[in-house]
Amino acid sequence: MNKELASKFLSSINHERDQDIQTTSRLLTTLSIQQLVQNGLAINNIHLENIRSGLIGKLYMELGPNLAINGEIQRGDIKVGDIVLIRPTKTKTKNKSGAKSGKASDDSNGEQVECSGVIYRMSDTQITISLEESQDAIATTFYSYNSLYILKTTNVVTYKRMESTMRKLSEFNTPIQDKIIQYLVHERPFIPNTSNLQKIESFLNPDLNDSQKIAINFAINNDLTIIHGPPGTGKTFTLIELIQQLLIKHPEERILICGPSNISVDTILERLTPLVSNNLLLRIGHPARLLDSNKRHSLDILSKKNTIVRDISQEIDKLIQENKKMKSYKQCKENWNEIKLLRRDLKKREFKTIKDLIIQSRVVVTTLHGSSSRELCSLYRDDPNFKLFDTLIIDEVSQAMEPQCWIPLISHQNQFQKLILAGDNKQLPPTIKTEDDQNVIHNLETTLFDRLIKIFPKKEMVKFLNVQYRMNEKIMQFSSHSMYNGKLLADAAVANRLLIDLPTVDAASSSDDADTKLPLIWYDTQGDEFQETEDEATILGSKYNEGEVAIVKEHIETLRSLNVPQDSIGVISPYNAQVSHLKKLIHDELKLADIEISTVDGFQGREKDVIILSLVRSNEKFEVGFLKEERRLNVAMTRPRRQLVVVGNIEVLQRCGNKYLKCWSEWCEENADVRYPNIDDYL
Ligand SMILES: Nc1ncnc2c1ncn2[C@@H]1O[C@H](COP(=O)(O)OP(=O)(O)OP(=O)(O)O)[C@@H](O)[C@H]1O
Repeated sequence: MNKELASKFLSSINHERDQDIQTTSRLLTTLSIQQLVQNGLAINNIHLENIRSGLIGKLYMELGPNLAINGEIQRGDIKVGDIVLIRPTKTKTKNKSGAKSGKASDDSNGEQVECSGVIYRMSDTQITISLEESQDAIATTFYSYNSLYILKTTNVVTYKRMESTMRKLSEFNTPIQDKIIQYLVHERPFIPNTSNLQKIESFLNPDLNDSQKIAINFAINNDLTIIHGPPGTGKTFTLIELIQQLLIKHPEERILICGPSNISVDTILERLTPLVSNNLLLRIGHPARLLDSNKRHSLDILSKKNTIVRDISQEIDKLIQENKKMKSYKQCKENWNEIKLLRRDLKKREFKTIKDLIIQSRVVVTTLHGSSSRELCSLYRDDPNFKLFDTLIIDEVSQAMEPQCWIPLISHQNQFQKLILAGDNKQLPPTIKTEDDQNVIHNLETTLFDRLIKIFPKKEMVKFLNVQYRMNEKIMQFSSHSMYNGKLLADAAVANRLLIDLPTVDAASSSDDADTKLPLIWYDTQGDEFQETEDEATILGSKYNEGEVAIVKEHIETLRSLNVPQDSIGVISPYNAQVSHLKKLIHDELKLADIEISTVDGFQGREKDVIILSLVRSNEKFEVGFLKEERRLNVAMTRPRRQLVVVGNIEVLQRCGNKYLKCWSEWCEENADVRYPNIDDYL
């Protein structure tokens, strides 16, 4: 089974990687720098301010805006953690033939001059990029260019890591030794443990509900657990208690916590920090990608506490600064040789420091990709049987492609006695770039959670959290009924909460406060006045709906007149173009900058008192595009605590042929306050 599984994923990953590279290179070759900037894929008009040394042979390149052109850096969609190319913008250089090269700056034999690195830190005035030290020679030449630009590119490293993991999986010979892997390749039946159970008598958190306690007790007593946490049911809340109980039960216990994204694991680490002795916590991963509050747990910061390591780093920085001023090639060469010797010494000392920090820790937190990092796996190089971990916890498992989940299992094979998965397979699936091969899409969208409940249909390892602490009951009902077999309950503290209960919403002050007493409102835009529009400006042909933008604006103004705070309001649309139009009106024109506006993905795991959901699709063909993705809509409609406002064409949803959308719109006609806006009142 392992061989079939591995080959299925290898072919799918290769296809996905090729799609990703093709899409990115098509954009980078067909669009001008200005168009790439417009679409958030590039940052232009910047220059090199400084280069300094970082952790384990990293260099940090600091870039600032060309003040002659603009005072601030236009960040676009580029964010911390992205892989980018740094290139000089157009400059008149002489190539070999002596002709002026009109292209972006080339080196003497016409090659594009560029470096690649990871965005380490970003602000409106400075970008710090982490480079491999091998790029220092090229990086220092950028001082001589007065303008640079950066391009967002594909992160091929993640594909390589999944591929090598799948290759190792295919090389396993049966019978497989690792009992957790035996479950995953269906070579071991799952039998819940019923003998000499360790029942937890006293929970540390007095607020845990029965379903959370059952999940924790089961995970303590079994080697495979899936904690199924629908929106707001306390998945993270439950994991925090479980981790503490594991550390109490077995003082020598060592836990590896992984997730598909840095934010998924940083959330857990943040909530663990006040509860677990901090010298037991270690965050592995690119310092660039960590929440500031977690940087103190990171190797980068902890290893710098070693004074010798810090002194050597400072010596290297001083030599790099001196190198900039040197004129003679001989001096430069001697200077770089001294830097190389110091770096070799630095690396040796850093690895020793890092090894000590890893061995001292009890809870190591990293992304799924980060779990195969050089720092962690170097401990097996000296001793293949080194006992590093006992338990693996994978959070947000339904947002990860299954090959990603295999990375810690293969990198640390024969280590884990226990595997705990936490997630919700009814929320957003992993993002797949492939569009032309349904088999590949199916293989990569089927998560480890989905596959395990298929190979173990009794689902005895699945523990369902059934009480949610976020939504007014009315808001929760359709999601519970359509996605969770009606099993969700609203905790008494939230079941009836409304906007009018917010301290700032002073009911007395407004004559018509109906809008703050309603949990569910639908503006039905049926008829042909509120038509959608194709957006040519964005490359991937997104869509927007100006009539809906106007309705969103008017509802926001009503809420604001009733003293609903800006930061209590969130606006979601599945379409990027609609998000851009909404931001332009609400942020730029109305100056309501504290109202969060984003796509569904941007709100994953988040919540607001009121969410306004703009569906956009309104056309004669009743086409709904990717609104059909019910897990995406399930996330969108379960973000609000007190009020859900939907702006959309009910007729399109009822006639598009999609059962879920038809059910939802019919249910809302029965249960929501439905309004029929007149276009003349808005445009
Ligand atoms: N047993 C409980 N008693 C009181 N509040 C709880 C309980 N469990 C969870 N909560 C609260 O519910 C909210 C959601 O909890 P948490 O963030 O752990 O859920 P989640 O499943 O990770 O959320 P999502 O899946 O929507 O991202 C938090 O404010 C948390 O404090």
